Amino acid sequence: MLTRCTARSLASPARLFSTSAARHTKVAVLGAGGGIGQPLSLLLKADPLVSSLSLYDIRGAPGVAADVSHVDTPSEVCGYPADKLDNALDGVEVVVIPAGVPRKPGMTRDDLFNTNASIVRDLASSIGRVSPKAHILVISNPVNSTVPIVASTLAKAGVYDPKRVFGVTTLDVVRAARFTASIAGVHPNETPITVVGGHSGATIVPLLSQSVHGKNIKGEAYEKLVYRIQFGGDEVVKAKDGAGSATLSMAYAGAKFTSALLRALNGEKGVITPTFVESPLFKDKGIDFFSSNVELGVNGVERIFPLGHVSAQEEKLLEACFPELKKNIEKGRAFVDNA
Ligand SMILES: NC(=O)C1=CN([C@@H]2O[C@H](COP(=O)(O)OP(=O)(O)OC[C@H]3O[C@@H](n4cnc5c(N)ncnc54)[C@H](O)[C@@H]3O)[C@@H](O)[C@H]2O)C=CC1
Ligand SMILES: O=C([O-])CC(=O)C(=O)O
Repeated sequence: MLTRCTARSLASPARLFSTSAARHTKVAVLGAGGGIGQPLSLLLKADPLVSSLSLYDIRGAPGVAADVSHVDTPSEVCGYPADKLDNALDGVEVVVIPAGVPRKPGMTRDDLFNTNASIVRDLASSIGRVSPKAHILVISNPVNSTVPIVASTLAKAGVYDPKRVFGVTTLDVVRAARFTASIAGVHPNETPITVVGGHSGATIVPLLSQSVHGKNIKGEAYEKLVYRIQFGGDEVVKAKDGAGSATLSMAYAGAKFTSALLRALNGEKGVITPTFVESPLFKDKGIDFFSSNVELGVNGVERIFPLGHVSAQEEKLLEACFPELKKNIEKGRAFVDNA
């Protein structure tokens, strides 16, 4: 069953927003019925740069769409059931993917690979066929592997553009700012922290030495802060006690990154944020994907910034990050390349 909004959702953004000069965008959420997907869809409904929201899930997306569509912002919302993925992807410019299973206590993100790898591969394959120019924002874990899976799947189909595939690591950045601010006793806006590497445990490397407030945190407090940023996800998994992992803070982070990309696609300059992309920074170590500060632009990735000065402690964190990240990336690539 398709909701009645389909025809209107295909109307051009210019027709929907004829009074505004801004370029508005059709965005799809794949996995919209889930713990992240629902609040993320709500937050995207409130984003003024979204003209149309396409909500897809193998379960429950039409209901979520009907609910979210009543929010009094101008964007159109359509919900699509399991057999209508191609319709959901038609004409989309940005696709956000929170589809897949979350962790339970005792699991690592890599333990999700067996289930989520094929989900993400199949979704990427459909995106490559239906909307090959779409920007793809991957939330599904393990991000260190699912992003290479998307890249390899698109490459196989001959439509991969590294400027348009992003792993969403924004929750690490959000946590780092929040935790650092609470120690420093300041507003989180005053403690932006660049978090680099990947998105799991030791591969998450916060560059606290580059932060005005972060650099003053030393000794045991520093060790504890780094650990909390690296393992913040486990804190939530443990507290939810079998009911999943971070959903609300992730929806916030996912909407924050999507909004940054939409602003950049809309021509705003100087939009810079960490994200996990194909990166030249550590290719000499065999690491093809890495999160560092990236300037977003009208074509997606505009410029990848080097790490800048890092402390001796951060050097050590990077040394611990590299082998695990390399393994995760290779596992993702092999899943597609050796199939
Ligand atoms: N990147 C990050 O920082 C974070 C990533 N995550 C990851 O996000 C993913 C989703 O987490 P939750 O929303 O909590 O899980 P959830 O189980 O609540 O929701 C997942 C949704 O995906 C749907 N789904 C499954 N297969 C699908 C397919 N083939 N096509 C479309 N939809 C499909 C399910 O029906 C479900 O509604 C997990 O892999 C989790 O580990 C979670 C938090 C942070
Ligand atoms: O911990 C998890 O499994 C979910 C996640 O990626 C996070 O919260 O950072």
